[in-house]
Amino acid sequence: MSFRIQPPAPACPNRCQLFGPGSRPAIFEKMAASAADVINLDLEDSVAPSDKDSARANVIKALSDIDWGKKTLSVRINGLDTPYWYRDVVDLLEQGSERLDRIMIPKVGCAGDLYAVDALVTAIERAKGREKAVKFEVIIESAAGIAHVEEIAAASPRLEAMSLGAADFAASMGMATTGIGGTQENYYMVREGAKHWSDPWHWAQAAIVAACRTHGVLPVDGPFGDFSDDEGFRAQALRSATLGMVGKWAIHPKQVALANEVFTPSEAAVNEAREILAAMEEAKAKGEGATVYKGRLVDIASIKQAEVIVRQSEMIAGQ
Ligand SMILES: CC(C)(COP(=O)(O)OP(=O)(O)OC[C@H]1O[C@@H](n2cnc3c(N)ncnc32)[C@H](O)[C@@H]1OP(=O)(O)O)[C@@H](O)C(=O)NCCC(=O)NCCSC(=O)C[C@H](O)C(=O)O
Ligand SMILES: [Mg+2]
Repeated sequence: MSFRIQPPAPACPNRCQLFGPGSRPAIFEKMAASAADVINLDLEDSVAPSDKDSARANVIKALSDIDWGKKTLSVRINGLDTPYWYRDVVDLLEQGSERLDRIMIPKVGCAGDLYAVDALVTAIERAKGREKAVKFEVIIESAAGIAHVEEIAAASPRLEAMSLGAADFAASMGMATTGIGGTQENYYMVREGAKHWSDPWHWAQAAIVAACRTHGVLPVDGPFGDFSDDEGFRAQALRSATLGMVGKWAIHPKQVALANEVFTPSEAAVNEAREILAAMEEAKAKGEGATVYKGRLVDIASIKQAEVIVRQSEMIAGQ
């Protein structure tokens, strides 16, 4: 047990992050009108190299031209292994409005990646007299990223959220799949002749959640590529929520409602959490640290578990 108190993650709703290519400005208004908590305008892998400059210009214009309401507005820059990323940062911060909330840094491999972007962002913010400090979010989507996940989570006070990027992660790890998230046909065990599928993303998600919770960062599940498979998306999202993740990406508008549904605590879950808190209040009044709720043990740790659900629900209701 450490004497250090686990820092809270930022108290902002992050149930769904809706992505759209910066090269497709026709969908920006639709993204703004969606029910996603976070909008990610992409300059990276959904934008062809020939469109990088025009996509950047579209995004800079959209920061001020479009009413994004209360959404968190994030722009995914290009990776640090490309010739584009510094221009993304310089132009966004020199020409873009202060409506920009976050920069998403893809393919981070070590803490130094955040240090480099932080140094550039800090210099431009000072030079331009920008009043609002831009926050960061990162994608863990490489072998190096997952190997250094804890130092990355601790790397910058600007860091708010960390996502698993299943597609690049699978490629970097040499995984034998072209699927983006979800059940993988060949990842099964056999018992008495029947196949039982396991979850190849589980260990990486758990490592991300642990690193994030240690350093007060929001852990987020990334894309689910097959947007015609609602049940597959829901199952993946439910597993992520059970592990402690707070939200999931949508790469198509139809995935927004699914993510919001899974990452909003249900009325039944909130009621049960409140009943557990009440049962523990009664127990404490009697000088007891544990009691029985619906035939099962609840104790002081149950208070913390119940508080997670109640806090999440209150934060979403208060947005
Ligand atoms: C996947 C898409 C290319 C599909 O686009 P489209 O063919 O237009 O879809 P539909 O015809 O079904 O669209 C229905 C209506 O919805 C609008 N639309 C489409 N996409 C979006 C969107 N992202 N946000 C808001 N609205 C959207 C259409 O205009 C239609 O509207 P209407 O005509 O009025 O009915 C497309 O959805 C898309 O580009 N998605 C995002 C792709 C993206 O950003 N990818 C990057 C993130 S994933 C990734 O990078 C992998 C990760 O890094 C990793 O390594 O794992
Ligand atoms: Mg990627």
